[in-house]
Amino acid sequence: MTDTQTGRRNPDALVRRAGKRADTRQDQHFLVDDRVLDRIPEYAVEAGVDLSHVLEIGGGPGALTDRLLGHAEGVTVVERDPDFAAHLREEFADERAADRLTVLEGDALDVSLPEFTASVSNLPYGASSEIAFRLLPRKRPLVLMFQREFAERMAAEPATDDYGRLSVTAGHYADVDVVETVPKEAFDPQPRVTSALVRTTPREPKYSVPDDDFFMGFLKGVFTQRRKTMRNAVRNTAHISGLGDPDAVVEAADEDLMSARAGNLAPADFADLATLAYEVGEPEA
Ligand SMILES: C[S@@+](CC[C@H](N)C(=O)[O-])C[C@H]1O[C@@H](n2cnc3c(N)ncnc32)[C@H](O)[C@@H]1O
Repeated sequence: MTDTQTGRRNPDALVRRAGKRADTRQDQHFLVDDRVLDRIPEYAVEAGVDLSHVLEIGGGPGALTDRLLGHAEGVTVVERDPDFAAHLREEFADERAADRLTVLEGDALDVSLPEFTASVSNLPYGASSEIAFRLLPRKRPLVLMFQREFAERMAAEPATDDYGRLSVTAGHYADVDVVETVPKEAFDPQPRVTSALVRTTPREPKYSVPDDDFFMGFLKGVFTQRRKTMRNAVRNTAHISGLGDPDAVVEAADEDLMSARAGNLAPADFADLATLAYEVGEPEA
């Protein structure tokens, strides 16, 4: 049932029709502010993003899904809660019949994600990292709602407290903009934290890496021991980065890079080191 003036479904009415209390342990904080809901897809439109097939992770009662259907030819929504998945199927039965909406019931970390031209989502914050690391290597534009501190880490520069694996990965695949801070009042139930919307614009990585999966594993390893020198971090975390011969990497690498800590190296340094590690460190096949 749409509001006759705006042609959009009312977010509070969607929550009522879903007929279910939000479970905050499942990150169920629903957007109920119409102005914020309208702006989210606009951030993609103003950047010229191809919205022909949008992936939404965490559909909930469907207020953002409804806005996305106003812009996209097709939307695939992934929702883990079976009650909300059933509600989305029923609420958007017309769009489903017209093949414009697909509802995938399941965990966004496990389901096989379809091809998409962009992802626009108000994410479950408990799974932000895993979802970001899953989406960034797909090299598609993203407009995603995160906890504000997470968004700041994503956009952080080297040698700052916020800089880490997330910043290097995001900066490697995309330009990252924090486009809006969103107050708690925009949600029901309200989260304890302030939120922020991030838009990423993919580009060809500035620095080539031999293999995306290896690169991600290498970053995960060295940032697990971010307070140690790279020399020790490379040696101690070989089981995470998948290196059969970490000593060969330490010996072949530049002395200064090995004496530095991960938080002080630039994204280009990680790309160089990962390339070297891939060549001489006997990575697992
Ligand atoms: C913050 S709410 C957003 C709901 C809706 N898009 C909105 O903006 O109001 C997050 C949604 O993600 C769902 N969810 C939580 N963890 C999930 C996961 N691992 N995979 C898929 N959906 C998940 C929750 O059930 C909830 O509906």
